[in-house]
Amino acid sequence: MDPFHLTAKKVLTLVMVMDKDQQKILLGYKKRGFGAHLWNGFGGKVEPGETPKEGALRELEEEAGITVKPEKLYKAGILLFLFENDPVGLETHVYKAFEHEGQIRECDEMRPQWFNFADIPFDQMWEDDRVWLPKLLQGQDPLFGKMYFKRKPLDESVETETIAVTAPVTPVPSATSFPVNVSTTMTSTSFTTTQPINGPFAMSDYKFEQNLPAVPREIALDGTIASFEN
Ligand SMILES: Nc1nc2c([nH]c(=O)n2[C@H]2C[C@H](O)[C@@H](COP(=O)(O)OP(=O)(O)OP(=O)(O)O)O2)c(=O)[nH]1
Repeated sequence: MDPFHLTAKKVLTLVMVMDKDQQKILLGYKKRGFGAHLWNGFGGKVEPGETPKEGALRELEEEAGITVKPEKLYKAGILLFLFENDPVGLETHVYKAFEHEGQIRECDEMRPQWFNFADIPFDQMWEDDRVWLPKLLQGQDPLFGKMYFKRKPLDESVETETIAVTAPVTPVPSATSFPVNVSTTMTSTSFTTTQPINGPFAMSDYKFEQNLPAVPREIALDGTIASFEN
């Protein structure tokens, strides 16, 4: 069985706001949820009844506090993220904008910050970004790509940030069947645990559609390309 066989897709959005004159890009530090502790553009799930573009504009406002006129939000491509042994792919509609309205503000999910094109923190971003974001910055879009992520071996996925969990923990009676190291940890009033920064996956491959279609297209479940609205 193909470990990257998909039976369903989630439709997501991702908005990259740029300042061409200053050669800067607005990224947000994701404080929680999927992709936590990584810098990224703004976006999320498209809600029922929304077009991807509407979803992109909504998420941009929710996460960065700014709006973009719909006609000034340009489709920059579609990236399909596939995870080993996960039958649900993430079809991410990528947009770009060069002007915005409103005041950029932090929310409980994202901390926005401008970065020079030359100082993009790729080592604190999704691994695939270093492949496609430079293309976007150089105007080589629209981009239609598939990014394949394999599960990391366990020992690698633990090289991470340490998060202190300060809540008191109820001591475990010594007569339980817990392994010794676990019961030892749990008798203290606090303990530390580790959480992967890049998650348990590592990018293993990527493919771009070479012959770019004249109009934006959608990547179907079987990998074929079909047309879609913007
Ligand atoms: N740059 C980049 N972005 C990615 C990758 N994979 C991936 O899902 N994203 C983006 C697409 C979305 O903007 C976001 C994930 O969407 P999400 O639905 O989990 O976001 P969220 O936590 O904000 O949830 P919500 O607001 O929709 O409830 O991360 C990737 O490999 N690179």
